[in-house]
Amino acid sequence: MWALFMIKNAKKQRPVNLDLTTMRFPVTAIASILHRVSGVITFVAVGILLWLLGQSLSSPEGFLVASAIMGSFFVKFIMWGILTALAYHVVVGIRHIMMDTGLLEETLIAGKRSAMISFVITVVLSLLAGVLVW
Ligand code: HEM
Repeated sequence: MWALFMIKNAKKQRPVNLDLTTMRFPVTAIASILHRVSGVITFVAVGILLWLLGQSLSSPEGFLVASAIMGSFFVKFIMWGILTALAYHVVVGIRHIMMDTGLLEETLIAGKRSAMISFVITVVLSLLAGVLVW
């Protein structure tokens, strides 16, 4: 009987399995996660961009090959994604540096506002990147 009571009680005290799909992330958390994602994309992109630059500078034929590669819609789309990730990383990076140096307040309201402003600036830069690529 006592053992049965203990089992029932133990079950009650067990932590609830959190359903992540019902949780909403605050805008500051989304900004932070995307900063890490954009940093990793930028890291991978450095290799691709340096290879393309090397190809274009290798010879006149190499330049034509690089131009042909850049002619495809798929490659242009990837380039646009890379430039958008870089723009986001730099904008939110500057936001980080401003918070670290005390230029921006480290309060929840200032964090939310600067995250929203960073998103807007990134959208504008992303549109400009699209114009540059196409
Ligand atoms: C080749 C260029 C770059 C690459 C590959 C890169 C990559 C990364 C990566 C992987 C992280 C770690 C993110 C994390 O663990 O959450 C990071 C953090 C950071 N990056 Fe960059 N980054 C680059 C350029 C820049 C530039 C130009 C800025 C200037 C605004 C910048 C500002 C920052 C800051 C402030 C952090 C720290 C953020 C924090 O404290 O959570 N990065 N970067």
